Amino acid sequence: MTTDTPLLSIENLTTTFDTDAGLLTAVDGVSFDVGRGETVCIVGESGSGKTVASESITRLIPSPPGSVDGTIRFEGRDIASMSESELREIRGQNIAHIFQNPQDALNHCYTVGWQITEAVQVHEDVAKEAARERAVDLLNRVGVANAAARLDDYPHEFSGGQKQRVMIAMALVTNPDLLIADEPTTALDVTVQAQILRLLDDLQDEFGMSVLFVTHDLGVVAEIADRVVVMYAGKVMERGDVYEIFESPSHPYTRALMDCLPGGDRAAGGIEGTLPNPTDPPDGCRFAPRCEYAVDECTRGDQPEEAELSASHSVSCVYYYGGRDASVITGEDDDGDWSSSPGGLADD
Ligand SMILES: Nc1ncnc2c1ncn2[C@@H]1O[C@H](COP(=O)(O)OP(=O)(O)OP(=O)(O)O)[C@@H](O)[C@H]1O
Ligand code: NI
Repeated sequence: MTTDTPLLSIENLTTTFDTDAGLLTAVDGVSFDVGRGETVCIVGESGSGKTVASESITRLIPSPPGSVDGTIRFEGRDIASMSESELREIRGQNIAHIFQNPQDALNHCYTVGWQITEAVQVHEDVAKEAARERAVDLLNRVGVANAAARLDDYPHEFSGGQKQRVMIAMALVTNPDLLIADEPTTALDVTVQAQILRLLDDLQDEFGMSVLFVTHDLGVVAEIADRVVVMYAGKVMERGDVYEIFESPSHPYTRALMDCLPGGDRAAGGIEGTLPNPTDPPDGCRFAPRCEYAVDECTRGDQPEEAELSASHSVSCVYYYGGRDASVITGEDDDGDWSSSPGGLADD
């Protein structure tokens, strides 16, 4: 970590929705930074609040029913105090989003070339011909073959992977500082997924972008992350440098997610149990009701303060306080090899 201002700094982000069932807290006091040129992954099961957290940054959350609280600084400027037009500028130029389903973001009535050209012309004061040339360049850059010829094709004429490449090209139009990618490869088959991840990695080097990547898949995290934020039921369970997270996963939830990777103890079944009701979360650690190591203390008070395991690794778990023996969680041998530790509930 440097002392420079991070590109994006999020403190105590809390996003709620007014629902028929009561106030739903989707993201509850989450803090993290994204440095320049860095890839930060938010990982957690479905419903953890990953999408809501990432969409709260540029206020894509519909309000009402949504309400975003906390401090979000982009290049040191507080987004909450920005006017709608300043925010539009940030969204239009500095921060780009790509999503899981590119077909939702592409207009099926217009050719891909028209859509990219339009985006270029919104951003830059250039003539149609120059905008089309730039569209061809961008499509080439993201690996769409025969880019010039494909400009006149409609979205349905592209495969899923190609559509995601087109979306990435559109995101690159403004040369953004930060790309927020929400499960952009989840709908794709594994081979295409790997190609898209590699493409993002190359583009990041080339354009010097930061990436905030949302995924439920720790396998993807291992591929691309510099740093990891593990979320569960709106809270951060653990965060750290990617090597520390994989070498010494310290929260039982992180370890359970790792057991879900191919070859892990939970590879077939996933984690036992379900997320708590977000309108009525349990006291104590949100994961306690599903945690095989939970003790009484885990079910009282608030989510534990994050304990610092190193300057770049922290965990929200009572086992790291008050002289408790965390090796119960991390394995007696303490060799940092999660796969050899006592993993699943093992009673089945
Ligand atoms: N517009 C909304 N109104 C009410 N509740 C919402 C809204 N959007 C999200 N939520 C709730 O917020 C919680 C977090 O949802 P979110 O989509 O962020 O999860 P996620 O971690 O991205 O999951 P997934 O992996 O399935 O995409 C969920 O309980 C969800 O039902
Ligand atoms: Ni999501």
